[in-house]
Amino acid sequence: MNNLTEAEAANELMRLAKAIAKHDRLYHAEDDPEISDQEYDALVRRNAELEALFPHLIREDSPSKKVGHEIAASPLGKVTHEVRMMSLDNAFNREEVEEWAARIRRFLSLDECEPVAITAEDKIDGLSCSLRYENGKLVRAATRGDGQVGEDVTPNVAHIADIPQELPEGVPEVFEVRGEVYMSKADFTALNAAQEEAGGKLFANPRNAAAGSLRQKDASVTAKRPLKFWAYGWGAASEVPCESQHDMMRMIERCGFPVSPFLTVSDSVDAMIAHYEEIGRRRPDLDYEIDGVVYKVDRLDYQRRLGFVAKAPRWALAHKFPAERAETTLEAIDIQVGRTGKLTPVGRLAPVLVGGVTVTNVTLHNRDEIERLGVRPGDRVVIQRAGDVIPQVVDNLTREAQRDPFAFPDKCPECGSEAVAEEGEVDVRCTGGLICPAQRTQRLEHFVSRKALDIDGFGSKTIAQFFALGWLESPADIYRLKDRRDEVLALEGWQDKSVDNLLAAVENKRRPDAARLLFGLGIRHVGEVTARDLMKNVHELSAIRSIAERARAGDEDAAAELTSIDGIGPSVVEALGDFFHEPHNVAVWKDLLGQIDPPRYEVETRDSPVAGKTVVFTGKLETMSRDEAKAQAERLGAKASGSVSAKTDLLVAGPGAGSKLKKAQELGIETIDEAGWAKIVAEAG
Ligand SMILES: NC(=O)c1ccc[n+]([C@@H]2O[C@H](COP(=O)([O-])OP(=O)(O)OC[C@H]3O[C@@H](n4cnc5c(N)ncnc54)[C@H](O)[C@@H]3O)[C@@H](O)[C@H]2O)c1
Ligand SMILES: [Zn+2]
Repeated sequence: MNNLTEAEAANELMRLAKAIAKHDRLYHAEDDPEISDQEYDALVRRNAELEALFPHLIREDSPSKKVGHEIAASPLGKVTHEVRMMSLDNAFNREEVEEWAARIRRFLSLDECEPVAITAEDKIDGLSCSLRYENGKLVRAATRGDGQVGEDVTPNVAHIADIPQELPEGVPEVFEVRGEVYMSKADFTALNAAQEEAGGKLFANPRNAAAGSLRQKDASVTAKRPLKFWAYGWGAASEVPCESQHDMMRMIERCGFPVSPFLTVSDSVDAMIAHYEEIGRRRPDLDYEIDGVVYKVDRLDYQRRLGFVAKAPRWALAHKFPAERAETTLEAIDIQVGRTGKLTPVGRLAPVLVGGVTVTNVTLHNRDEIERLGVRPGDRVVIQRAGDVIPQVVDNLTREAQRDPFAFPDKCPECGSEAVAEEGEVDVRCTGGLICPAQRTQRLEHFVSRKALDIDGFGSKTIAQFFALGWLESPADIYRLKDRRDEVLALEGWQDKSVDNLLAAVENKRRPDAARLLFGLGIRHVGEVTARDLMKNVHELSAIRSIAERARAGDEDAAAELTSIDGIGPSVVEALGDFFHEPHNVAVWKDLLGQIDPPRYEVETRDSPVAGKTVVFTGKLETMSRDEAKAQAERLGAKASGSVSAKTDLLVAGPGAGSKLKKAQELGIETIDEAGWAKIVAEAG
């Protein structure tokens, strides 16, 4: 997003303003939304992000300045609010709540230790309504409208039992009580059932049902709808007789208004979050819908000082429950080709806020999954994202019996080779092997990756660029890059130092670890562990090919030599055989072996001084990566562990070692530095 040009940003802001205004109208004025709240929230977040990056592009008609929707077209009478009705800023996680609390302290210049009391109550999902009492009598009820001008619903609220027509003695002469008109879940279900029976309009949710029921021209329709009300604040008041939000709410409660049963005051973010979580746990059992918790600064003098931003008070925050499921549109299905040639379908979504983050892509896994869900571009789908789990499509809402299913490609979209699923396999793979550019660049990326050869300085961009220039056809070409030093240097973004670093990193791997190299070739079924198991037993990298070829040709001894290795099964033998059967691969292999000279792979279990011991690495290692150090330990027959305990035999501590070093010292565990470790490795051969 940061590399968006100004023109692109302005354009997108324009489109967002249009789209958001349209959905505001559908939702607020027509009670008939077209997209889910989570899709709407994703649009609003995107707008806010862009406005933060390009403050000078904020539009006159920016959605961030507007509350609700203007009611020009409403058949109801208009009421100008004496005190504006606002929206609320929202947060979706603890960090955002902490940020808000910190902002308040900064704004009020309070020091760290001074507590700020904050009220918390559940955020009920209905529509706001302002009730104006003069001399204790209800004179006007109004919806929020656009915040300045709302709709007159005075006759409509006459039938809502929670709204008193008269207040007790002693209330301010002019007093506007504000709160939410809502419908319980049970009443909503019953209403929709009755509507269905009568062939009437169905409501999307209790919130829309409450709004649609209240905003009726004919108040006798409202009278038949089971509406409820509870108060959360006030508007114009000829006098504010208390000094805190909480005391005011208790006074409003004494006037006969229901208020949130969860209303509390706390003075730390921890206590607020605990309360939020408690409300979240009770949420499924409540008979009304809530979508979060509202925090408000309790002291009214602080509220007055804090005031308002564009459309919401600075002193209040809605901490929403991030929806773990949300509805959105599947706009397209793209096919990606992976390193092993696997074709993975990726769903492109209309952005949607799920689990507090905006989701735009979702994996559809494979051809079978698409078939199971019956999805096609254009369908409405339900996305789930719980915790850190990657987002999933869990349901398709557009299932029509009569239509052709999505046609999964039978050609690789990258190279046009045939794409097939092996017998009994769900994955469809490109058969283009080493001619498929997608597979080739990703194989190269894998080859240099941390767990394989671990060559620093090769990002995917560099690989793609060198590949496009024809410099990196296969892994062996990496070792020939030294002949292109001047050409690399001539590319934009490269300096003497960066080129030399890259070339040095390559040279450093002329005698690579054979198991890592084998893993780096990306042969099917040959993962990290399998590669090591193979090399531990075969020892010489070059011998792998001849054994695999003999096994494939039917030599049972050769096959047995491999399958007798613990952890190696027939599928590995078959995959190795297939790999070396492909002339392309053999050429790549020979070429590569011509460039490198991996030492014989030995696991010294007897002679190594650390065999059978548990080693922990901590602090910064300067000549090797943590992964490499662990691999060395394993080769020497030691176990590398991540934490220090009484079972630890040896601690290797680099600069910056902290708690692990301290603990090892307390436990009297032998501790050496990186040089000491390098000596052990060198002596063990
Ligand atoms: N699906 C759509 O097309 C669509 C379109 C527009 C809006 N929306 C939904 O409406 C939301 C925006 O509406 P909004 O601007 O009214 O914001 P909001 O509903 O997130 O928050 C403000 C409102 O919360 C209510 N509220 C409930 N409990 C409260 C309490 N304790 N204290 C204060 N206020 C309390 C009030 O009515 C107040 O006006 C969006 O986040 C989205 O979920 C959806
Ligand atoms: Zn291909």
